[in-house]
Amino acid sequence: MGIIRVDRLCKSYGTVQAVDGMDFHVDRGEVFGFLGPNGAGKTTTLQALTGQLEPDSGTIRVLDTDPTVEPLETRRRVGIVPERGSPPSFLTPREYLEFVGDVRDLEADTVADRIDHWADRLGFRGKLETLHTDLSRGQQQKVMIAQAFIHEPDVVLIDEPLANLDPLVQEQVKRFLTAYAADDNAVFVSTHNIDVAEEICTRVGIVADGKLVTERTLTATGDEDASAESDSSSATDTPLLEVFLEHVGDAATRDMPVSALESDDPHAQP
Ligand SMILES: Nc1ncnc2c1ncn2[C@@H]1O[C@H](COP(=O)(O)OP(=O)(O)OP(=O)(O)O)[C@@H](O)[C@H]1O
Repeated sequence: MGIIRVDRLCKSYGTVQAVDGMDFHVDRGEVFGFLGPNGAGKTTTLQALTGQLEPDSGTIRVLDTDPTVEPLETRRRVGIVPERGSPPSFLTPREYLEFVGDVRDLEADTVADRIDHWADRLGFRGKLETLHTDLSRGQQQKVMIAQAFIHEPDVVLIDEPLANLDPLVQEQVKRFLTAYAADDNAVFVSTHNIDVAEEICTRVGIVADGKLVTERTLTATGDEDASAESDSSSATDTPLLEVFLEHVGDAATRDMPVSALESDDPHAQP
C-alpha cells in the first residue's frame, strides 16, 4: 500500500515557483530519497506533506490523510525531523520526550521504556537530565530523531538525516532507518547530499526546479538493483552522481557540498 502519494503539486512564493508539478509516491518498505540541489523545492514539498504549508494546487495523501485538509491528523500519524529543528532549550531530553509521548497519547510507562530505548540506541542516556541549551548540536539532533520515532509511526520524514552526527552515530542511524523501513514502514529522506542518498535509500527521486525529474532504485548498500527497477527508474549502471549531473546539470552543483563531489568520505556533511 502506498504511504505517500503526491500528484501535480505546485507552490509558489510570489514570483518564485518553488514546486512546479511534483509527482511521486512512497511505498511501505522503502527508504525514499528526495535528492536535489539547494532551492530545488525539497523543503517546500516536505512542509506540504506535513501540513505546515498549503500548496497552490495538486493532491497529497499521507497514510490515508490529506495534510491540506487535516494537518493535525497527518502530523499525529507521522514522525518528523525538520532540518533546522531543535528541542526546546528550557527542557531536558527526558522532559521533552515525555511531552511528545503525552501529545501522541502514549501511556507513561511506554514513554519511559521508549526514552530508555532511544537514549541507549543513540547514546544520550548520560544527557537525559541536561537542559538542551547545554547540549551540542549533534546531541540535540539525536533527541530530535528520538522524538520522531517515539510513537512508532508508519512513516518518518527527515530533512538531512545525518547532519551534525558523528560517524559512529551516522552508521547506527543509517542501519536503523533501513531496518525501520524494512519492517513494513517507510522513511522519507530529504537531502542534497548524494552520498547520504546513495548509502541510505532504497529508491531515490532526483528533484530539480520543483519537479521530480527521474528516479533510481538502489539496494540498501547503494548498489543498483536491476530486478527492482520501475519503469520510471534509471536502468543503467551509471553512478548516482552522474545521473544527478545528467538531470540537474553542472550549474546546480555549485551549491552542492564539495565533499559530495570530490571526497571519499561518505559521511561528509555540509
Ligand atoms: N518563504 C519563502 N519565501 C520566498 N521564497 C521561498 C520561501 N521558501 C523557499 N523559497 C524559495 O523557493 C525555492 C525552493 O526552496 P526550498 O527551500 O523548498 O528548496 P530546497 O530544495 O529545500 O533547498 P535547500 O536544499 O537549500 O534547503 C527557492 O528558490 C527558495 O528561494
